[in-house]
Amino acid sequence: MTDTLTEAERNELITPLLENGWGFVSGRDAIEKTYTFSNFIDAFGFMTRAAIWAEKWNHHPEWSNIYKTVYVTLTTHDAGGLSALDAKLGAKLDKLAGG
Ligand SMILES: C[C@H](O)[C@H](O)[C@H]1CNC2=NC(N)=NC(=O)C2=N1
Repeated sequence: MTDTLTEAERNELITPLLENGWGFVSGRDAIEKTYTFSNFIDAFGFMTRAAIWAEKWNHHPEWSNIYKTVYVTLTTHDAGGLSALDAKLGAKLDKLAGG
């Protein structure tokens, strides 16, 4: 069973993401970020690369895509909130997006 992050772990693992454009989702223990790319192909290519990592780690984003924009929300459904997997995937998404 995946555990939700402690306060100390949030400071260590989530704060860097908050400093890189992520924000908390109101009413949920989750983080969100909007990525805007040059065009649809770049946006979808990002989603494709991210999907490979999500499947490898068995941890999947809640996301949607409109043209060149990708809206991402991360939370761990099995844990009912933010876990280390969300921090890990969030950092990976930033790297894949060139952030
Ligand atoms: C059985 C369970 O759905 C799987 O272990 C994985 C799939 N991907 C997942 N992704 C996310 N974000 N949270 C989960 O709890 C989760 N569980």
